[in-house]
Amino acid sequence: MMKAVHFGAGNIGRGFIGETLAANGFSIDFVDVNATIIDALNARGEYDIELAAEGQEKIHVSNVKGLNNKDHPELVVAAIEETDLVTTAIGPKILPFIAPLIADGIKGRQTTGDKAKLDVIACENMIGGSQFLKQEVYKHLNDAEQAYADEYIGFPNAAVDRIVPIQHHEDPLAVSVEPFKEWVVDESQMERPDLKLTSVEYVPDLEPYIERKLFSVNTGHATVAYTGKYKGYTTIGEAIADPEIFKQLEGALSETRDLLSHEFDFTVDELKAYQDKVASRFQNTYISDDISRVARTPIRKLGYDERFIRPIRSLKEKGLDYSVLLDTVGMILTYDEPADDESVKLQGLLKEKSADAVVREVTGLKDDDLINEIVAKYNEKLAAK
Ligand SMILES: NC(=O)C1=CN([C@@H]2O[C@H](COP(=O)(O)OP(=O)(O)OC[C@H]3O[C@@H](n4cnc5c(N)ncnc54)[C@H](O)[C@@H]3O)[C@@H](O)[C@H]2O)C=CC1
Ligand SMILES: O=P(O)(O)OC[C@H]1O[C@](O)(CO)[C@@H](O)[C@@H]1O
Repeated sequence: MMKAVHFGAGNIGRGFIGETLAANGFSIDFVDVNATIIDALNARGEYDIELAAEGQEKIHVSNVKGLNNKDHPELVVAAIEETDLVTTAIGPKILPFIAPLIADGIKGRQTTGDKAKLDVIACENMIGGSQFLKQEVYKHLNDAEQAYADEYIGFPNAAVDRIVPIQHHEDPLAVSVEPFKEWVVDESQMERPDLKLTSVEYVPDLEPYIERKLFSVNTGHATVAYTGKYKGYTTIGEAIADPEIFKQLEGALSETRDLLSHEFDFTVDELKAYQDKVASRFQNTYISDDISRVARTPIRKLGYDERFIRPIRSLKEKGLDYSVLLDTVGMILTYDEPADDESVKLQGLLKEKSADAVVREVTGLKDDDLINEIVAKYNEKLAAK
């Protein structure tokens, strides 16, 4: 049986990556700091995924165990030494914290003279996630170890798409997911192109796929979430049923569609069909998704290469319309959610400093005109709230 080590036994880890690895005949060592989940994985060695659609079909995942990296990092390193594949779905900000474990696993493989190649795939909502993880791992390797990794360890970028909301079940392992799923991997960055998973798509260049996904699913979902919060809603379902918010979603997607059709080979019609499907996925009544999940970590989401600022920059450069995205950024800056540390930090910064200084800091923008536009939009939204 092939072996996989997967970091992050959370929603996407159990609800998507776990399903795919198990269906391809892998045993899975899930690595997490959540003792309840790890203990349950070890006690049972299996769990169920439920499809959030009529019939609520169940998918059974077996041959799994849990490794607690807080209590037993040495077991994680040992598992990496023996594994055929490493994947992560842990959140972009956590990648630097697991990098030392992956580095130690690579060192162990080198020490035993292991010539087996290995791919490490970060499945995060992030452009260049695996290559970012590679940089973090290489910080913990000396020159000889890096030379070994250059030859034997691949870090292919990937895009994963499946909506998995926060779970509310008695069973800590149960996970309800939308039926739609898409996992795309950059084949050109793989060290083991022979190890291909059924149902995963391998492409020579990931950029069009990750940008189409991030600037449709993630820009769109976040638009519904922040506009919804601004209008006082709590769930995505409530927000998207409001015609004004649906119009905001359509406006945002129309702008990113324009960008994607200029940047890549997709036709406008293809993109429209893709984005209509995305909008219908947000309307799935079998899923109950909180705005606070989709809007989580607003400082990250306002980042330079993230789902709003990146398309706005590119649209501006091309002289194309970005007014709806800008309007939404104005609302993101008003996002006030006491349970979200980044929201608390953002609102604190806006109290301490000028809006101009905060926008510069969180977006990384240097374009004075664009910064002024964002600040004006923020002031307008604040006044109208
Ligand atoms: N939920 C979704 O619909 C989708 C999520 N993603 C991406 O997948 C990643 C994970 O998201 P979710 O599964 O939703 O989050 P989640 O919060 O359900 O899962 C993350 C898991 O990582 C664990 N974790 C946190 N810090 C850790 C550490 N230092 N060491 C080991 N484990 C640690 C947590 O305990 C948790 O179980 C994110 O990058 C997200 O953007 C991508 C596509 C869809
Ligand atoms: O995980 P992030 O980057 O905070 O964003 C949440 C996003 O993840 C998804 O669940 C799947 O990509 C989207 O529905 C949502 O926009």
